[in-house]
Amino acid sequence: MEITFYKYQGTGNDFVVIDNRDLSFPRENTKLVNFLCDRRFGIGADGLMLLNPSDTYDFTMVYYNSDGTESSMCGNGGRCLVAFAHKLEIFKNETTFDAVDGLHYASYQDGITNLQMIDVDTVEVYKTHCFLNTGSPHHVQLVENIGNYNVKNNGSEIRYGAPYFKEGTNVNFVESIGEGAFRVRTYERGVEDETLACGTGVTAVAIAMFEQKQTTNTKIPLKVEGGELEVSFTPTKNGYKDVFLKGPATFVFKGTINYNE
Ligand SMILES: N[C@H](CCC[C@H](N)C(=O)O)C(=O)O
Repeated sequence: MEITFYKYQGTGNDFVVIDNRDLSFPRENTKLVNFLCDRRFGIGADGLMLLNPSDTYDFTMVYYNSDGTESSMCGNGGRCLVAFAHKLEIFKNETTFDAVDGLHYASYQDGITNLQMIDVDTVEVYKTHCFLNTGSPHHVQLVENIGNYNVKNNGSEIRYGAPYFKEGTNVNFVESIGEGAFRVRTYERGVEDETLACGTGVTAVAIAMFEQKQTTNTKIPLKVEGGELEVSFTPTKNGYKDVFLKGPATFVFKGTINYNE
């Protein structure tokens, strides 16, 4: 089977993207997705997105982690898929698409996608960390000297440990870098490693920092290993709405790859 794909990256979180408006991609084929994401035997990526058709909206987003399993919402993936839909001329400036966690509005201009995320109505605050869902589950923990922090070992321990166990969570380590800005490093579930950025992760960090009064800003710059992202939101009496994740989404290359089962 020959597959045509597009490679995208959003602040270093990278994806294989497939135009699947003809629904020809074998959606249940975990082995195929894992092969396509393999950095040695395949194309290499943190995840894979299908751009599927929609009867009502501009398109439907299907997201897989690099382990081949379909997963919850991917913020950087969503930003890249919007850039891809723009490249396919599916929309001009603004779009609305359907994803696993519901509808998303987004705007795209000059390589920057501004993606609306789901509202957040619950932030669990503990002594050591926060837990919240921004379309994917996120554990958020303040650390010191984040540049030397062992994200993979500590992240994996939390991801597989109590109370998350097999279903797991994504794990975000964060340090304040002054004036309401934060540096974030993330261990991603389903990649089972640190990624250079995590969109739903920085969204969770921004809201958790506001919730824990680490900042009073509602538009927060976040430094990630792969660049800079911005999260904005409106606090309400029962959570957070108008949540947006903004940053670069870049087309890297187009290609074809052969796959023999
Ligand atoms: N690994 C996440 C999904 C992708 C999240 C991340 N790539 C993002 O940009 O939000 C999970 O299984 O919950």
